[in-house]
Amino acid sequence: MTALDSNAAARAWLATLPEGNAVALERLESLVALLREENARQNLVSAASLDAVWLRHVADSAQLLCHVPRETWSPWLDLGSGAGFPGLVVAALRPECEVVLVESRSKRIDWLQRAITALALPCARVAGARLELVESFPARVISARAFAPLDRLVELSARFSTSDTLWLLPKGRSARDEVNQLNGWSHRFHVEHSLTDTEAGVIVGQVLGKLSGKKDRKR
Ligand SMILES: C[S@@+](CC[C@H](N)C(=O)[O-])C[C@H]1O[C@@H](n2cnc3c(N)ncnc32)[C@H](O)[C@@H]1O
Repeated sequence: MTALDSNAAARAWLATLPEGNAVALERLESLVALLREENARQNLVSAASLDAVWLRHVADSAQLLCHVPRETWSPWLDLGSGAGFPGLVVAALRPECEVVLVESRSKRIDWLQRAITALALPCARVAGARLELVESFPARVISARAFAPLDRLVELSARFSTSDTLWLLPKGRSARDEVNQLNGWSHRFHVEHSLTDTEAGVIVGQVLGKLSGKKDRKR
């Protein structure tokens, strides 16, 4: 599929998703309205990206669902959720999915909690702490957008991952380089094209374990 290029195209595409029923789309409308209000109080997303919110944030988040088999998405761990991308969009489209949003800044924790309540997302929760302090659990999916470089991300989050955990990492233009430069880990990462930016990639795959010894590190 070619990249989406406008809010209108993004909205039309969202309605084609298996999850894109009227109720879910209504939840996304509410999320966008709440975000616009909250962005006047705190700088959650840039003003320019808010103009293209359906493309740059909602569809950019929702595209991750295309890589996840339906039966294997819960619990979903979203790292550095910030404004709620992609975690709140996943929870809005799949409200039965247990989504854990990790965020350390208090105003953002407060925003995420209020959004979960307002959207009535029964299975979403905020882990309001630095990721380093969040208790480990085996996640089925780990997502992170604009959180950390891949090597740091894997180092910080591997304790939540099993060989079945699917990592979904929207990474912009650096996706391929970040995968090629990831040393010290056995992994099955590959890069998918982003639906919202022809130049961007989404890193998809599994972390199989940490390699030990210098020899193993030269992959
Ligand atoms: C650049 S923002 C990205 C937010 C969101 N994922 C997005 O794409 O719009 C990164 C977020 O990660 C949070 N963060 C940074 N380091 C963290 C840590 N160690 N633990 C939890 N959250 C962290 C920041 O407070 C910030 O909200």
